[in-house]
Amino acid sequence: MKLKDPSLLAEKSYVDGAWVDGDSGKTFAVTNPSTGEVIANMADLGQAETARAIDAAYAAQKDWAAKLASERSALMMKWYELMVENADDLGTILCAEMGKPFAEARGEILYGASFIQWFAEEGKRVYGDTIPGAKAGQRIVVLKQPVGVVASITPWNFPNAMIARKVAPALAVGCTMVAKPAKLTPLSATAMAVLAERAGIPKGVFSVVCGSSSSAIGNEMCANEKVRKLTFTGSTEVGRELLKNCAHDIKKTSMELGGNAPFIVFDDADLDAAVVGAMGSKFRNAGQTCVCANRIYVQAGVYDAFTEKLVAAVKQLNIGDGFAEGVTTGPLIDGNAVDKVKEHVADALEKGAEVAFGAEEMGGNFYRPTVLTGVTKDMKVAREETFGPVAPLFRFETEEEVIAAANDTEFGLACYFYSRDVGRVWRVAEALEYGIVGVNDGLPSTAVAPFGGVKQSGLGREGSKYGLEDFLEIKYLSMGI
Ligand SMILES: NC(=O)c1ccc[n+]([C@@H]2O[C@H](COP(=O)([O-])OP(=O)(O)OC[C@H]3O[C@@H](n4cnc5c(N)ncnc54)[C@H](O)[C@@H]3O)[C@@H](O)[C@H]2O)c1
Ligand SMILES: O=C[C@H](O)CS(=O)(=O)O
Repeated sequence: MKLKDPSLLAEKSYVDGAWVDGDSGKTFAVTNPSTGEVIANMADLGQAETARAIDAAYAAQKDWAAKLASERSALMMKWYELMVENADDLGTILCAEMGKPFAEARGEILYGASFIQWFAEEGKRVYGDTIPGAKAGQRIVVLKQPVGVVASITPWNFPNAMIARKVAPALAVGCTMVAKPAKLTPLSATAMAVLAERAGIPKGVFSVVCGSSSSAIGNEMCANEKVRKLTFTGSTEVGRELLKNCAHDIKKTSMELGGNAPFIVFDDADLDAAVVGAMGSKFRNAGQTCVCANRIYVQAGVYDAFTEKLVAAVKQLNIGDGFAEGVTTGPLIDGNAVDKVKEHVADALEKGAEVAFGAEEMGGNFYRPTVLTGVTKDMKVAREETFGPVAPLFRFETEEEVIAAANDTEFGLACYFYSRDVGRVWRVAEALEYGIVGVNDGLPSTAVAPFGGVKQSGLGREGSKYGLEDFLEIKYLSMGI
């Protein structure tokens, strides 16, 4: 891995302003999913080290909250500027540990940095209220104050942006954070800490604890009563477990969980635009995003035409090592991910689906982007998050039928539909049970909007002014005069 600034590759964790090894002295390997090459040996931290990081966050929080919002903002803006200045190196590290093509990896760095930038500003707008008294002489004032110490647990598929989306609002309002990245992709997190330290963010305000045992670190985060909020991004299964583990002291939680996004193409859609949207939503990050189109519903009158156009576009994808020139689609994260994709494709074919393109392994963690036709609701691809480059096409006849099908899932994160009929746009957008609705737009994510889901896709929102609220407590003063 060639870096302009090799110091950004940190194989230790960052705790209370110091770069530390684990107490055991052990390390765990980080590998490049494209090549299988070991790119780093990370210090392996566990429960005791996590407890120390939480103690440091607790000790630092009051002084951090006592700073003016403008002082916190200035430090965050310095951090933002450093992330942008070092975007090439941060993108290289991300591409090497996660596999997404370099251009996409660098794009994630800028996406993550946009949260730091946006909340550096928004933190200065934590407004309260005054409320007319309910009795003579009563004056009511509503304050908003930082929750306190926040623990963060994040997944491998966006190893920079998922942390940035949490640490930015937390620090902006005066919280402190201990972050646990996925063991598969810790280097992007430690690189963020290198730049946070360089930006002058005080010790203890942002710590990064990396370890091979998710539960050892996570259990401490849930058990420790100094942690007043746990913010998690990952699978619904793990989220459910963490919610249980946070019940003992009624910790605030934010949950950004799994998805099963429907992508609907009506017969009045701009088909070329719908294909562009489907390609962006489905094949971004090799299909490994929580908001990827997981089910593609096409109205009968345009089914064949859309299928033909989509296959032609999929054939243009260039699959390979993310550092290779012109590669658009990298590997899946590991062998388990490839196995899940194979299982979903085999199940669909066994139950009557047909291959319009792809459906083949390409060696290692690579899988050819695939289009399946004749897909039905009793196939695994309809009910489970594939998390890979498979586009299953379902045929439908009526608006009512497809809304029912789209909502027939325990998930409710993102959904998409393409139509140019304004009445239909309002009817369908209001009827779909999701937190995010892409209307003629396959890539809705941005720091200025409230990202999050309903049902078993999560609790809370990240980004926008709503994302700030998740790190604040409301208090009111009733003043007798
Ligand atoms: N809603 C969103 O914003 C969003 C974003 C990205 C990914 N996701 C979801 O994440 C999943 C893919 O990511 P993943 O495979 O890393 O998910 P995962 O749930 O397996 O792991 C997520 C994180 O939780 C940690 N973890 C796992 N078990 C734990 C435990 N018992 N205690 C504490 N921590 C634990 C992991 O080490 C990792 O850091 C998909 O379901 C995807 O939809 C959701
Ligand atoms: O997969 C998780 C991310 O939240 C996807 S996005 O880049 O925020 O759309």
